[in-house]
Amino acid sequence: MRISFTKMHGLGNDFVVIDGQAQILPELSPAAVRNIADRHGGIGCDQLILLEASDKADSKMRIFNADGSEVEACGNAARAVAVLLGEKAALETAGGVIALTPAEGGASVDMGTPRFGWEEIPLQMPMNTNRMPVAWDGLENPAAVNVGNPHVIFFVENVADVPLSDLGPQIEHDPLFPERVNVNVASVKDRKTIELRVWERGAGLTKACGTGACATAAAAIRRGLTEKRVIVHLPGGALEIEQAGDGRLTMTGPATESFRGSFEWDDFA
Ligand SMILES: N[C@H](CCC[C@H](N)C(=O)O)C(=O)O
Repeated sequence: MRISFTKMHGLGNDFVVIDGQAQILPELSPAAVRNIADRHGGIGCDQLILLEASDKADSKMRIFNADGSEVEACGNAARAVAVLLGEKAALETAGGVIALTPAEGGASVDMGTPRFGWEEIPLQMPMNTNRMPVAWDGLENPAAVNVGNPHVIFFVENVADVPLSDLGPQIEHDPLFPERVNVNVASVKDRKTIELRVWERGAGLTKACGTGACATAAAAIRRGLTEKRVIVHLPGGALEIEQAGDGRLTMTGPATESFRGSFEWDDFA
């Protein structure tokens, strides 16, 4: 069975997008996702995105990390789907319904309201999520935020000095995070500017992480480090995050279609 897909990216965080509304897709096993996402022999992507019908919104977006895990949110992919749909839309995700508004060369996404309760992250035990009393090899006192998916944010002087490929997996898999965690290291340059690098749960170092930018901005605003509208600079480019008076976060940035293709399902199943 041939499956059509669209290869897309948001600031270099790349996706294989499959429209399950336009074609019948067999159930996606974690192994099939890993094979498709594999950059050596597969199509290659950070996340596989499956669009399905929804009875709560215009469409449903299912998000699978390269390791095969299905997760709740993906900010960069939300912008990519907005470009693909080409019109305003509500998108059901496991992390809640988000609102897409296509813009020139990308999109704005209402990512909803960040959650800060220790059990909402979730953490394994009660803890102050604004400044957690924990440390890993010099990375200390992070914040934790859930923006549909779980994030831990370390504010540091210089993000380039952090050995994130070593510390990222250690922190991602620490038992303090029962559902694992996306690991963000951020440097606040001024009250409107953050530099960010992310070790993503289930995908590793990526060129950009939309939910990471949202979570980091929410944590910085909560600590009083920045204004409510910040530019977050990631290795792949910049995103604008704004928090409204009601607490909702809006993320604005580019998204690009790379190419369209198809593959034989049995080659990856
Ligand atoms: N790795 C994330 C999912 C993808 C998030 C990222 N690619 C984004 O743009 O938000 C997680 O396991 O929660």
